[in-house]
Amino acid sequence: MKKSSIVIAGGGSTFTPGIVMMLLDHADRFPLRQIKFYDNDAERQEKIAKACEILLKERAPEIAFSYTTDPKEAFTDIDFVMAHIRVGKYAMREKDEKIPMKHGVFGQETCGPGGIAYGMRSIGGVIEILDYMEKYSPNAWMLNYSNPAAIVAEATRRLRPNSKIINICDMPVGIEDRMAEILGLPGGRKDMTVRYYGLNHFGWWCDIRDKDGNDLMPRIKEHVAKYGYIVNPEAHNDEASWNDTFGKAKDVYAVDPDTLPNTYLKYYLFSDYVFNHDNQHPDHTRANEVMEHREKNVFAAAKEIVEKGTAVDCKFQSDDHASYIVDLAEAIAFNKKARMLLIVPNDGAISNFDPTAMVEIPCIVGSNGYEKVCIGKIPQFQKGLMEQQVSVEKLVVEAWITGSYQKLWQALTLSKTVPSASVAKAILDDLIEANKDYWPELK
Ligand SMILES: NC(=O)c1ccc[n+]([C@@H]2O[C@H](COP(=O)([O-])OP(=O)(O)OC[C@H]3O[C@@H](n4cnc5c(N)ncnc54)[C@H](O)[C@@H]3O)[C@@H](O)[C@H]2O)c1
Ligand SMILES: O=P(O)(O)OC[C@H]1O[C@H](O[C@H]2[C@H](O)[C@@H](O)[C@@H](O)O[C@@H]2CO)[C@H](O)[C@@H](O)[C@@H]1O
Ligand SMILES: [Mn+2]
Repeated sequence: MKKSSIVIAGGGSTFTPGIVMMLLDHADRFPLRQIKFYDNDAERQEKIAKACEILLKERAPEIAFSYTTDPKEAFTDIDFVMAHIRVGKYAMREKDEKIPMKHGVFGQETCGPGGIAYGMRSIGGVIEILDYMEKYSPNAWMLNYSNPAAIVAEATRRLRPNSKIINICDMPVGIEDRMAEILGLPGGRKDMTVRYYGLNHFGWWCDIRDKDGNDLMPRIKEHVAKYGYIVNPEAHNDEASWNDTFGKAKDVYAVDPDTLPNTYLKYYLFSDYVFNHDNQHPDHTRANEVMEHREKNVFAAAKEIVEKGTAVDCKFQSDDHASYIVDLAEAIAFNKKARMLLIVPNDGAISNFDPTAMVEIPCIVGSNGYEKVCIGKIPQFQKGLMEQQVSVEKLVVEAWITGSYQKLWQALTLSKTVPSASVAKAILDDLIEANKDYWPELK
């Protein structure tokens, strides 16, 4: 069986150890000959890499492992780039989430003004990595899940339209895992065939069937109408903010009971609720929660492995949730014709929506890339929401490409999450100051 060579771009990511362990768990279907890490922060990456080096020596000594900040070293002899960078890291995510709140607008990682600020930082970083891949391993594929995926996807469509890059997201995967658990499907979400449409972090399921073609939507809707995507209402086994999000899907669903919503729609349909409720304390947002938990725990686990000199009984946890990344890489490597949600150019798949939009829809994936499942016409409600949101995303990319203050002000003004052009301008001026080391200069 062919063995692949991958580089994880963003080797210092809190997700890297979980993904490495998940890759080892799936080595039977996606065998590896080489894993490399690449990051532009040597110190951060080395903390994770030293621990993963020990883990790989113990559990998969046949896999060549290295880590570097040198692009030529990182991107040479590669079949896949798995990219999960966070330009500005959590310090900037915290600003993305806190600055809008000073102006009465919620702060969020990928939605609203926070997502726009994040997008203006991410575009350059992702394009740079894509160019490294094409320079040193021109036949490789880039599987990108660096956020905000919607803006990054639009930027790669505009700037690198012919590149071998596929943009992906794990939110639908996480929600489908919950749907399958609600239904008690023995094979989990892979027992479901879904029809889904939207933008990244802005979509709806419109049809879900089991392998025999039975409609599963009624049973899922019955649960969601009462509990949202909380599987077991008695057990609160999620972090507080995630529990809120999965529970709020109940109210998001009520707005259109013909479909089932992506949880991120709460930020657009209930932005007042979010501002007044969702861990939206001006001094403590989701970024702080993650720094206090995931980031702290992952780096503590890495430190412990290095100090002990072994990964036996370590606290790294395999992120099987991320196995959708292996599904994608395996489908390309072995021409599996697997069906999965990808963020791709619409080109008529949604027949009554902008053909140049980057839409999140089911695709069939094989060694030649992806083929889109035809969705056809979408309802007026979703069409209207998506036209506004995709225009925001397009204006952000236009602002980045042209260095236009005006276009970015328009993007913020157009966002459903911002009440007026004056609030948009106040937020923009604060974000420009906070991002002066990351954004292109705006005129
Ligand atoms: N698509 C999805 O559904 C999904 C799911 C989870 C996480 N993510 C994304 O994965 C990314 C990583 O998340 P995290 O919380 O682990 O972040 P993190 O800050 O822990 O790690 C990100 C790493 O990227 C590195 N980096 C930043 N800019 C870089 C550049 N220009 N070149 C190379 N490396 C660079 C940082 O130094 C850091 O080590 C984020 O973008 C996050 O939003 C996406
Ligand atoms: O606030 P964070 O950093 O914990 O999560 C933000 C990311 O949320 C989604 O990914 C989730 C996934 O959907 C959920 O089920 C769980 O497995 O954790 C993942 C990462 O936390 C979303 O898809 C990403 O784009 C966000 O970055
Ligand atoms: Mn996502």
